[in-house]
Formats: sequence, C-alpha cells, structure tokens
Amino acid sequence: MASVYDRHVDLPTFMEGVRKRNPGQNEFIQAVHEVAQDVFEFIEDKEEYHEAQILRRIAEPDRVVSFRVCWEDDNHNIRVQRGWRVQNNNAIGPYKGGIRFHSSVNESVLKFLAFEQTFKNSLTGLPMGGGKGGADFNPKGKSDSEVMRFCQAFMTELYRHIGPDTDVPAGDIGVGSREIGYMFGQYKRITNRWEGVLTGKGTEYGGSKMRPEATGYGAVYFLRDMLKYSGQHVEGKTAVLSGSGNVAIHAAEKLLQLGAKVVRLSDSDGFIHDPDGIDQEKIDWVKRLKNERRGRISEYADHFTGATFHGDSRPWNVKCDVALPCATQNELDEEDAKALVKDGCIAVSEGANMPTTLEGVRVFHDAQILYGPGKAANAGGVAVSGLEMSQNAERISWNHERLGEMLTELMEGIHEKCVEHGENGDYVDYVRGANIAGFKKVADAMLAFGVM
Ligand SMILES: NC(=O)C1=CN([C@@H]2O[C@H](COP(=O)(O)OP(=O)(O)OC[C@H]3O[C@@H](n4cnc5c(N)ncnc54)[C@H](OP(=O)(O)O)[C@@H]3O)[C@@H](O)[C@H]2O)C=CC1
Ligand SMILES: O=C(O)CCC(=O)C(=O)O
Repeated sequence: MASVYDRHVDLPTFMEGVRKRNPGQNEFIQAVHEVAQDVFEFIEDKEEYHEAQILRRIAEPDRVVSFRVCWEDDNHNIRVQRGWRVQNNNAIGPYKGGIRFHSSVNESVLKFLAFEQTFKNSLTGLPMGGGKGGADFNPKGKSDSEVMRFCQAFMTELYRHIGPDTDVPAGDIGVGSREIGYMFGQYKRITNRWEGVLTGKGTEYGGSKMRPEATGYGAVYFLRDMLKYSGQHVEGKTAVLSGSGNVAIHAAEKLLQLGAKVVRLSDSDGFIHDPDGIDQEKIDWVKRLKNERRGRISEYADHFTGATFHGDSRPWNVKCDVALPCATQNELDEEDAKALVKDGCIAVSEGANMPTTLEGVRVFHDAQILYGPGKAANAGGVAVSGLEMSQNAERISWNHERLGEMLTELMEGIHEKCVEHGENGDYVDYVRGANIAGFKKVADAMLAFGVM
C-alpha cells in the first residue's frame, strides 16, 4: 500500500494526504486537485521531480501568518477581525499576490489563492513567487474613516512580514486604490521608508500606469489569443460577464473596444441584462457607481432604459458567444456550464480566480470549447504589478503606450506557453498547458536549491 512519503504515490494517495493535512479547506483542496491531475501525468517519467517531492512541497505553503486586527468603528465600538498572509512559494522571486477584504475570507480561500498565484506568476515569465493575504473585513457600508482605520491596523501587523524583496502585496476583492493608499501610507509611516512594497499604488506615488486596467484587459487579450489561434475573432461576439468590480469593468471596456457587445454584469445581489449592449458611457457610469458612490448594480436598471435587474440569480443562463466570469471563486457550476454550452458559448476566459467548479470545467472540456483558466487568463494584473516593481526599483515611470504593448506581449507569451504544453491534436487544453508550464519553472528552481 502506497504511503504519502513514497516517491511514486499515485494521484488518489497524494490527494488523500492533502485532504488529511488540510481538513475542511475545500477551496485549497480543489485548487491542488486541479493542478495535481495534470502535473502527475507530466512527471510520470521524470524521476527528479518525484525524488525531490516537488508538488508535495509546493502544496505546503512556506508559511501562513495569522494575526489579530483591532480597530474602532465610527460609534467607538472596538472591532476585532482576523488577518492573514499566506506565503506559498518564493523559488522564483519575492512572494507576490493580492490582499482580499471580504467577509468570506478564511485560511482555505487564501491558501488556494496563494497556491494558484504561484503558478500564475511563474507563467508571466517575471521573477515573482506566490502569496496572498486578506482579512474577514467587509468594506461595504463602512465609512472612509472606518476603512482607513482598518487598513492602518492591518498594516501595523503586516508590515513586519513584507518588503520589496520579500513579499509585495497588491489589491484583490474589496481592496482597490483607496485601501492600497491607506496601507502604503501606514507602511511608510511605521518604517520611515518609501519603497515599492505594494503594487496597485496611485500613479502620484509610484503606481504603474495600466495597472487598474491590466487584469480585465489581459483577460480579453487572452480570449482574443484563444479565438485567433482557432481562426476566430472577438469582433461581433456577444459577451456575458459576472462581477462589476475592477476586473469586470475593464474587461467590458476592452471587449467593447474590440467590437464585442457586452449584455450582462453582476454583483452579489444579482445581474443586469442590457439588450442594447453596454457602451462606453454606461461603463463610465458603472465605474462611478462602484468606485465613487459604492452603489449596487441594480441601480443600472433604474438608470438605463431597456435594462433589467434579476435579483439573486447568476448571469450565465442566456444566449451568448463568450463568457468572462470576473467575480469570485466557484461562481459558475456544472449547471451553469451546461447552460452556457447549450446556449452556444464558444469561449470562456476567466477574469476571476477559480470561478468555475471542477465539474463545470469538465463540461467545458467535454464540449471542447475554448476555456482559459484564471491562472493564465487573468495573469495580466500581476504581470503589470511585476512591471510596477521594476519601475519602482529603477525609480522610473513608463508611459501608457509602452505598458500597453508590454501587457499585450506578456499575454501572448502566456498563451504560447499554454499551447506548447496543452495542445493535443486539434484541441488546446489550456488548463493542462497552464498547469504544466507554471509548474515546470518553479520546480526546476526548487531542484536547484536542494532540499529545503
Ligand atoms: N484586481 C485584480 O487585479 C485581480 C483580481 N483577480 C480576481 O478577479 C476577481 C474580482 O476581483 P476584483 O474585480 O479586483 O474585485 P472587486 O472587489 O473590484 O469586485 C468584485 C466583484 O465581484 C462581486 N462578488 C464578490 N463576491 C461575490 C460573490 N460571493 N457572489 C457574487 N458576486 C461577488 C462583487 O460584488 P459585491 O460588490 O456585491 O460584493 C464585485 O462586483 C476575484 O476573483 C479576484 O481574485 C484576479 C487577478 C487580479
Ligand atoms: O497584482 C498582484 O500582485 C496580485 C494580483 C492578484 O491578486 C491576482 O493575480 O490574483
């Protein structure tokens, strides 16, 4: 009987070990399972990876730091939240990955995100390891002063674990330019150092141009690259998106620029359907709604004639050509995937991290539609974060045009790597391609370091 310490454990035994060591951490187990399926096949005849137990080591974070975050609300109540930083792997560069503030944040969610980030960052080709952090704090409905006090309290603990060559956090769900500003200010105050310790900063204080747009635009470039490789194009396609935050808004904007028609956006209350399509004026309105007024997507249907709001529902059940899940993990399940395929969807590009369940992914693969997993399709954001780190280190600032070109090239490079490792006859398995290309670089670096 194989033990988890055998060099040649099979996939079920490996996964049994992962489940035992991480009880109840379903998101983390799901993320490891998805990668392990492909990596096990790839390393079957590669003794050096077995010998060094590489996958087992990547699936065990270097460290998980958990801490208390204590802050005072506007009514002078003392609030206690839990914060984390998961430093998954720094074989190829400093830990790098966003910070999420949402009531659903827990250790499993952050471990899955840090694990995924390790492969994603490797795929970009830039020197970045994988990490992720956050807190079970929900900025929704909080005043600016409350958000500021929370961010300062969070950084008062986090600052001792990060640094420009150690670990460089950024934004994610619930953490945008406002929160990054408060956290960067607090880091600077505590350490008396101005250094590129966070990315996604305002351009007035060292942020990179194109970073706000990069994840959404990148997901559309990846979609364009997948379509192009199979002889098709974005122009004229009808697109359905979930989310209405940073990623969704910029994905919608780029789809529009490339000639597609976007008909749906959502938030956690439901989705809006706009049969006329969401044009630039409407996108700008959603930007103001979400970034300034911090309102709900349902208001869109009150404002624009012809649009409708559908509460407590997901956006996937509609005729469309392409779908971009841009909200959160496991927001698209087997039934949703079947509905998309039935309604004629030919391509899915994930702006969010792990938005499709394992069963949903199987439906897309069985139907052989183009399916770009988040770790490849949404890597444009962290890639431009990597470029922000370079600009900060050199004390320079590149212009919009140059960064736009670099983002396009980086996404093309990721697409090529996925094809290189995922092409099988006339079908490209982008999940397999992303997993293997992402794994190989990290694994080879780890081999070079010996046992640690
Ligand atoms: N920002 C970035 O650069 C990157 C982000 N990502 C991923 O993209 C996704 C979106 O991030 P981002 O746009 O930055 O975050 P934002 O906070 O800007 O927006 C998140 C959006 O998703 C919705 N949402 C969040 N949770 C749920 C839920 N449980 N059910 C339904 N809708 C939900 C939010 O609605 P509501 O306001 O109602 O909560 C909101 O519309 C995440 O998966 C993130 O990890 C990936 C790479 C980089
Ligand atoms: O820009 C970054 O460092 C992180 C972005 C992120 O959190 C992600 O890619 O999921």
